[in-house]
Amino acid sequence: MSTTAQNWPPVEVEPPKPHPDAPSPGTALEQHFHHCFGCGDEVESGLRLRSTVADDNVVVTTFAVTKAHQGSPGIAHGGLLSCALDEALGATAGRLLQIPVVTARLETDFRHPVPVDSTLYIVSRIDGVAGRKVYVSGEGRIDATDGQLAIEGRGLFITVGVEHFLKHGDAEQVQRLRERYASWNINF
Ligand SMILES: CCCCC/C=C\C/C=C\C/C=C\C/C=C/CCCC(=O)SCCNC(=O)CCNC(=O)[C@H](O)C(C)(C)COP(=O)(O)OP(=O)(O)OC[C@H]1O[C@@H](n2cnc3c(N)ncnc32)[C@H](O)[C@@H]1OP(=O)(O)O
Repeated sequence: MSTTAQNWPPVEVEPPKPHPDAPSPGTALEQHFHHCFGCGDEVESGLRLRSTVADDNVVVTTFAVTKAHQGSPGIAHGGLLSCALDEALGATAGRLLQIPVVTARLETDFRHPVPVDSTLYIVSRIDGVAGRKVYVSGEGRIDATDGQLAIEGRGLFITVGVEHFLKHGDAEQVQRLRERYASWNINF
């Protein structure tokens, strides 16, 4: 356990209340955006992460590490591991609470190298909620959820409205996402 984790969450929080319409355990989460570098299937060089809801309000995200993800010979790049963590924690907050969130802060501890041709299993959970602030943490293990610990991380996600994406992003794509999210019952 890292020293920073001892102060986590850093503020007083309420326990998370998963949304009644949140996907149930065993559900494989759909990509939240087909052009997302983390999970999208339309990004040739994306990480193609896959997330599944597990028991006890936990989400398991897998990252199949290939040569395309190397930072040094045969070892995954740390920035991409952080990216995978960002996606995993964001999906956990967004889908268990069924709210649009963005990452405000992300912290990763790298505990063990992740080799090419392994699969990283990131197990994530919501640690607490304080108003718009959602605190999420996760740990990534090699080749199984009980494998060698490789990364640990924590993120602060902030609930935003659709206007955040309309103001800063591409309105046309946002509109298409709104249509998808309506069927997921996310207020977006
Ligand atoms: C197309 C995506 C659609 C997303 C839909 C989401 C969910 C839908 C369902 C499923 C989703 C599935 C997966 C989602 C996965 C996503 C993974 C990727 C996520 C990302 O990769 S997303 C891109 C990177 N991300 C950004 O692009 C954010 C840039 N940023 C900003 O846009 C603003 O910065 C913002 C909005 C964060 C806050 O701005 P703001 O004006 O609304 O609010 P404000 O500043 O007042 O902060 C409110 C309270 O948070 C505290 N606070 C803020 N920042 C802090 C920090 N860094 N450290 C400590 N505390 C902090 C303040 O201190 C205050 O605290 P207090 O209330 O106590 O005063």
